[in-house]
Amino acid sequence: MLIPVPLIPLIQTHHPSAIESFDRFRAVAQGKLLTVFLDYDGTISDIVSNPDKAYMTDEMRDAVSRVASLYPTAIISGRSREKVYDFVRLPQLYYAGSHGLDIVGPKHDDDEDHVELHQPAPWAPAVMDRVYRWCKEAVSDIPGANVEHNKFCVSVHYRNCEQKWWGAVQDVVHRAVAADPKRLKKAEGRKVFEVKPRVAWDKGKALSFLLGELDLHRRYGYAQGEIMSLYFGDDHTDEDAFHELREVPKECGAGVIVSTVPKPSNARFSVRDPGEVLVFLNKLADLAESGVTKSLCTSVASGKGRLTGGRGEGGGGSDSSGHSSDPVAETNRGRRGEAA
Ligand SMILES: O=P(O)(O)OC[C@H]1O[C@H](O[C@H]2O[C@H](CO)[C@@H](O)[C@H](O)[C@H]2O)[C@H](O)[C@@H](O)[C@@H]1O
Repeated sequence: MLIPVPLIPLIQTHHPSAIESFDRFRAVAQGKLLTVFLDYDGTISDIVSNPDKAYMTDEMRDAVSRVASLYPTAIISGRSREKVYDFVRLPQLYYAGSHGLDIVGPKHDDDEDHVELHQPAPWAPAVMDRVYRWCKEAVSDIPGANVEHNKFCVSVHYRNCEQKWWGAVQDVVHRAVAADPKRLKKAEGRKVFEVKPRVAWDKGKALSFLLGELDLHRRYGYAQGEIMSLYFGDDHTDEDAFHELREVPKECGAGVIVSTVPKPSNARFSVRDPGEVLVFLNKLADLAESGVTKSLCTSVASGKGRLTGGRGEGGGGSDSSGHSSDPVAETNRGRRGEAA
């Protein structure tokens, strides 16, 4: 009997729980430096009906802060990065707002400005101003619809609409894109349609850009196999980042999907909700603190790479070529055009 060969690649639907398979995860992560990428809505904050009130808990902020003190950490969100920063308020992180279209580096204190690292569609904010105004007017007679300006893209929400209006909301977004199809495209999220610039850029590309920016090879001497990147996300747009991590050997990268139900995804692990993200983040921090994984401090203190001195030894050391051992300081200095 012939066994039919599937014509389309099979996409995984069931993902082992990151928490239940933690022993397996620990074995793979042992001796590596982790890099941690986090989506915001639905991942480190609960989904709520009013997007302006999607606050993260203090407990979650503490966990993210703890992780960021040990591993390079970034937030990659569909929101404008100013808005997501207002929610997260942790200056030591990298932020990629508007689905990765606006990437900034960490800052040493809250008074400093973020250092811009990459904006692949610099023309988009002016176009989105127009799109925002047009969409706002166009949904004004759709009960419950709400338009959000995310600087490099615009979100049109229908979470608070009765189902009979969902098609009308989608139609507004179709018309907005149809008015400028060479420059605009439509995307979808959780009860939201989005207008985005038509550029070949997404959260996966933002993740790769940030890994390049971190340059852990030059800063600490890590080879590719000594780094493991993790991306946590709950939505369609996070699939681009999960897919990016499928391109690296599985012991070097994994997506973690946040979902209460099994669904097709390029992630390798799952957690059920932001509550489980919190538990997992704290477990990641425990791994570094107990010496199972490398951390930003131990990377320097162990003499890994060419660097000496650093945060673990009072901070701010530099190697013989003048490279700082502090990625935050060095990124900021580099972007300001200052000598290292
Ligand atoms: O990439 P993310 O950080 O997940 O951002 C994606 C969108 O998230 C927000 O909308 C979602 O969360 C809202 C608050 O919980 C919820 O009301 C909405 O239905 C969800 O789609 C945000 O408001 C959007 O701008 C982001 O694009």
